[in-house]
Amino acid sequence: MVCFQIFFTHDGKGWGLRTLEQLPAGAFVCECVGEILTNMEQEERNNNATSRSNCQAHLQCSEKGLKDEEALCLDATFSGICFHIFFTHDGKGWGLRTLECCDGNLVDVPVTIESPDRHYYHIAFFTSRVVKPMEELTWDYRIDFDDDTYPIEAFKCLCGSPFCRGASSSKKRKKRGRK
Ligand SMILES: C[S@@+](CC[C@H](N)C(=O)[O-])C[C@H]1O[C@@H](n2cnc3c(N)ncnc32)[C@H](O)[C@@H]1O
Repeated sequence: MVCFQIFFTHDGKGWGLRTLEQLPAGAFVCECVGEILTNMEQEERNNNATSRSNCQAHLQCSEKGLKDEEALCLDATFSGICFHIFFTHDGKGWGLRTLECCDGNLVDVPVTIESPDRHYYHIAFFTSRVVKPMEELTWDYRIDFDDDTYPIEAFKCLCGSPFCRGASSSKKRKKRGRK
């Protein structure tokens, strides 16, 4: 079992999670567990200040044109195992299902359990490279920072990557009156 530590990041991203030991590339880190919501249910939850969530992950995000009942998301706000809620964001690319194009040191992998259908209800996190002891665990949230219609208001990304999508959209944020 991997030993983690929750710590307060030094660069303004709030709480983060780091590993106390070196992890090899491809190591299992944790599973993301929560309630399964449709996109509409997720949006309703996020429009409500008391249930607004930071601990959600999309399940079928790579498929286009899904019906609401097929476009599902895992939400660990009220129940679930939420180690992943401490993963901070670090990312430059899109469509991340490969290990090479991701800035973050974790990748999320949909896992089929019990049923061979195309709906994935389990997401597991694995390291995309060797992660050193005390290194922060980061994952590309795949937020479209330029999308005004995205149900969760995007934060100003402080990952510091020259390829960061969140930092480059700061002009648009100012236009919308966000800091
Ligand atoms: C899943 S939570 C991660 C835990 C969070 N840092 C905390 O203290 O609870 C996601 C939130 O962390 C912050 N965050 C994560 N990555 C960030 C980044 N690269 N730049 C700025 N804020 C970040 C944002 O406030 C974001 O909404």
